[in-house]
Amino acid sequence: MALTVGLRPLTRALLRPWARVPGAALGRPAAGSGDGVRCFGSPRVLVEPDPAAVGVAVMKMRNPPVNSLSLEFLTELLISLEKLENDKTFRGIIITSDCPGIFSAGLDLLEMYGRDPAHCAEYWKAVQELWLRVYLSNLVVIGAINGISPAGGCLLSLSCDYRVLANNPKYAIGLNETLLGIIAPFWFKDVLVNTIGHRAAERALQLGFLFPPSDALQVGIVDQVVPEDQVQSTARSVMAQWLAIPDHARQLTKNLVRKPTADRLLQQRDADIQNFVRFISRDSIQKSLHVYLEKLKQKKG
Ligand SMILES: CCC/C=C/C(=O)SCCNC(=O)CCNC(=O)[C@H](O)C(C)(C)COP(=O)([O-])OP(=O)([O-])OC[C@H]1O[C@@H](n2cnc3c(N)ncnc32)[C@H](O)[C@@H]1OP(=O)([O-])[O-]
Repeated sequence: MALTVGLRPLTRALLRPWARVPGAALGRPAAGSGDGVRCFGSPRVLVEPDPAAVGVAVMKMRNPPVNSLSLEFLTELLISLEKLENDKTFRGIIITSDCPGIFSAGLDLLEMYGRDPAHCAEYWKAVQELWLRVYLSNLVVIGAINGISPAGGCLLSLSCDYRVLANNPKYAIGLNETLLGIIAPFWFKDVLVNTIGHRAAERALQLGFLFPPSDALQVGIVDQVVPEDQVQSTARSVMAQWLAIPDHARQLTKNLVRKPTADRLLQQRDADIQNFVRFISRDSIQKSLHVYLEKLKQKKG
């Protein structure tokens, strides 16, 4: 049975594939920034030009307590990314977190638990859109991963061109969906396979590995592990290296490498949404999510 995806007007306008968001073309000078510095404010996404690097924006995620990717947060991220993509003064973005110790806890479980199919469909479309936008961005995207980064947080990291992880034993990164009793969709899996190879991904996905920093570096799920206080400066140095390449050559090459993976989803977005809604609506899956959410609560004591 075909699923009708009912979207709210804002999300509908925003989430048309590659739609341009009306009025989102240019950042305005931040209030009080008399020097004309561009800042794209939104409650959960702070975007400001890197004062030390021309053409580079730093995007800080601040959706406390854990930067879970709720529909509202995804929408704000998408709007900010759209603005940056359209603003020719920017050539690169550093994505990082403003929530201490947490890069992103991944998809917001409350957007998938106890929700009706139309909501789940709208949510999944936004998740797809975020991935496509980051993965295929014309900008250089560097992840400055300053906290734990499971599941959807890992996908966001994997979609960057380069990942710098803080060397803190409390942090870990990976696609841990099986630990929740759910399954990483094929495009999450594809990006992991592309990054760490088939055999390592096969183990990591089935066992729901969350790699601590040294293992993350060894398996290649991140490109560099540095002391926590050097994450931002390292991301900036790496950015300079990437920006030394002419944009057109780098962008076309990125597209060449990434397009086949993105196309697999683009060719079946609606079917993927329907699959997700069918899957997440199953009683057994809702039960697993319930158990996992209870565990998170109990852990808090
Ligand atoms: C098929 C689809 C593919 C799925 C992909 C995914 O990404 S699935 C996602 C896979 N993600 C995971 O498996 C990560 C699950 N999360 C964690 O393991 C831990 O929260 C932590 C290690 C990120 C932070 O530990 P910490 O001790 O610093 O913090 P804390 O644990 O005390 O949490 C604070 C509050 O946030 C809440 N909350 C947390 N996460 C989520 C969430 N994703 N969503 C919603 N809410 C979430 C938590 O319940 C609590 O709420 P309360 O009681 O205040 O109302």
